[in-house]
Parts: sequence; C-alpha cells; structure tokens
Amino acid sequence: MTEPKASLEQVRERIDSIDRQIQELISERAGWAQEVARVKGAGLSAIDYYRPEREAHVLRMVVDRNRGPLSDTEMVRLFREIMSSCLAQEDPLKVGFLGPEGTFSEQAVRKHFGHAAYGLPLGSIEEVFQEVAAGHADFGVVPVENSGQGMIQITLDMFLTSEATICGEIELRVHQCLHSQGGRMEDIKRVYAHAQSLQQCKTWLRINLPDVECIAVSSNAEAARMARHADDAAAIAGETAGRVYGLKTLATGIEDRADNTTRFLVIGRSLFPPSGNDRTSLLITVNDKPGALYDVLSPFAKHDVSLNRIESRPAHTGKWQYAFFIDVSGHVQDAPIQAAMQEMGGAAAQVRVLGSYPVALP
Ligand SMILES: O=C(O)C(=O)C[C@]1(C(=O)O)C=C[C@@H](O)C=C1
Repeated sequence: MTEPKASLEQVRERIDSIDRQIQELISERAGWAQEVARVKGAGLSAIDYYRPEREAHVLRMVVDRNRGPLSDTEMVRLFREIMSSCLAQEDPLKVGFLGPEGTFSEQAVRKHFGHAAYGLPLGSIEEVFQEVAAGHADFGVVPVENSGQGMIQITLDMFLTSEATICGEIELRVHQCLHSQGGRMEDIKRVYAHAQSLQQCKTWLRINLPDVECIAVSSNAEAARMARHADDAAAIAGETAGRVYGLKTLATGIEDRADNTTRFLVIGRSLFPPSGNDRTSLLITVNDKPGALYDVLSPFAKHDVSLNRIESRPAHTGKWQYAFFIDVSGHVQDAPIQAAMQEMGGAAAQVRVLGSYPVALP
C-alpha cells in the first residue's frame, strides 16, 4: 500500500468540500431540467417530458468519460438517479412491473427509471400489458429472456394481441440467494421459488440440499413471503426480496451460471426517435409459400443490417401459422432498415414495428 496523502481530518475536509460542489451542481442541473420543461410547454405530465433516447445519450457520455475508480455500472446508476429525480420534479413516471415488491422486475425498474419513478407492483405479465394499454401505467417492465433459460414465451405472445410498443431494454445480472426465517441450512425441508429460479439453481440445490422438496410459486418475492411462515422452509430470491420480507440469508450467488442475466423490455404506447445506438424489434407473419421467410430476411443481409435475434411463435391466426419476432441493429428510421422493409414487400403477410429503442446500458 502507498503512503496516505493526508490525515483523516484533511481527507474528510476535502470530501465535504467536494460534496458541497456536487450538491450545488445537482441543484443547478435540476433547475435546468425545469427549464427544459418550460421549453417543452407547461401542463404536460411526466410521460411527455420523458425522453429515453436523450437519457441513453447522456448515460453513454457518462460511460465514455469514466476513468474509474468507480465502474461504468456504478457511474450509470448514479447519473440515472439524478435524471430520475430531475424528471420527477413535476410528477413521477408510473411504471408497472411483475410484483410483489422485491422481484427482479422491480430491480429492473429501478435500474432503468431510478428511485424517483413510482413503481406499480402488478399480479402478472398480462396485467402489466393491460395497465399500460389502459393508461394506468405510463410504462411497464416485463422479463423477456434469460441467458440460461431462453425466451419467456408469455411476454412474446402478449405482443400478438396487444398494441404495446417497446421503448427500451434492460439487462440485469441475476444473483440468487437462499433465505429463511430460521437461518439454519440443516433445518430446511422445503424450498419455494419461481420455476425459472429453481432451474437457474438446479446444480447448487442438488449438491447442497439434495433431499428438499422444491415448490414452484408465482414469483421469487412470493417465495420469500411463503418462507416467512416456517423455520423449515427457505426461498430462492434476490437479495432485495430477502430484505423486504425480513429473512436471514443462508447462501448468496447460488445460480449455476456465473453470467446469469435476464433481459427485460420496457413497454409503452408510443415510438421514440433514434438515440444513436438502437435496436429495432419487428413482428412479422409470413405467407405460407416456399422461401417466404428467406424473402423476408434476405433484404436485411443485402442492406447490411445485423440480425440480432429471431424467435417463432404460433401466430394465433390459424393452425401451423407462425409469427416471427425479429430484432435488428439500428433504428427503424435508418435508411438501410427502411430499404430492407420495402424490399421485403409481399413476402410478409404482416409487419408490425414493435419499437426502436436504445441498446441496454451496463
Ligand atoms: O433533456 C430533456 O429533454 C430533459 O427533460 C432532461 C432530462 C435530464 O435530466 O437529462 C430529464 C428527463 C428526460 O427523460 C431526459 C433528460
């Protein structure tokens, strides 16, 4: 270790002085955010001021400027909170998510919208779509894919029948923990968790709790709630859920894959302009003729548009008809995507732009 540069008292004086400057600058920034609101016009609500493309741009500049010692994720989190508070000065955004309190979906809401947004815990993914459509929530956050388990089909299927748009994506590293009321691993006879979490921790459970009964429930937070009632029960859930439900944490990082990550979508009712680094999600149904899918996809290759993902789901329009969820790099206003969509022409029975949105930040 190198020699200290100053005494503890001197270090604290320096920190106090920096805090004063930071606070003055945050207040000044909040004043300018109010000025943005005046420029845009009075009497609007939070959703009219919210600009995901601008926020993504601001946060990318934060990452570009970051020289440490704090990580990019930490810096982004701090600036996200500042923007969240600036935006909420008039009226906070209302964001629906799969509740109850303490779920990973709630963590995703906080990661993307900060703590000044108003979180609305809802009973199911379907309800999140319904509340956004009805205007009771400005936006919704729904899980769509896990790095180990793949796509969450109910979320994809909701786009077949709802008008929801995609306004953002969030990647959340999912760290699972084992929590219990009693706090003793040797007493555990039952483990509650969401089915996905049981899958994510399968190997750990086999090695560490081979004889317990595993019970799938509607969410990890629900599992934590159930585990409160008996000393011989435990829950697999995130750290937040354990804290919210007052449980003791018996083990942390019990997910089998070190890179366990869930991708969430931000759903809303409108489309937003380009941020400079975007992804576009399309919902395409093809006519039942030879080469139709090829004819839909080849224009993207021709115009040098990268295809990030393709998923097929039964289309609900007839037996053996399929809808394709296609993600491509870029914004729908970009010339190459426009050209590809025009060329695709009659090969597609239906094309719906679900949304163009900033690629997830760290
Ligand atoms: O730049 C704007 O349009 C603002 O309203 C300011 C601001 C910010 O704090 O930077 C706040 C909320 C928006 O979502 C984007 C940016």
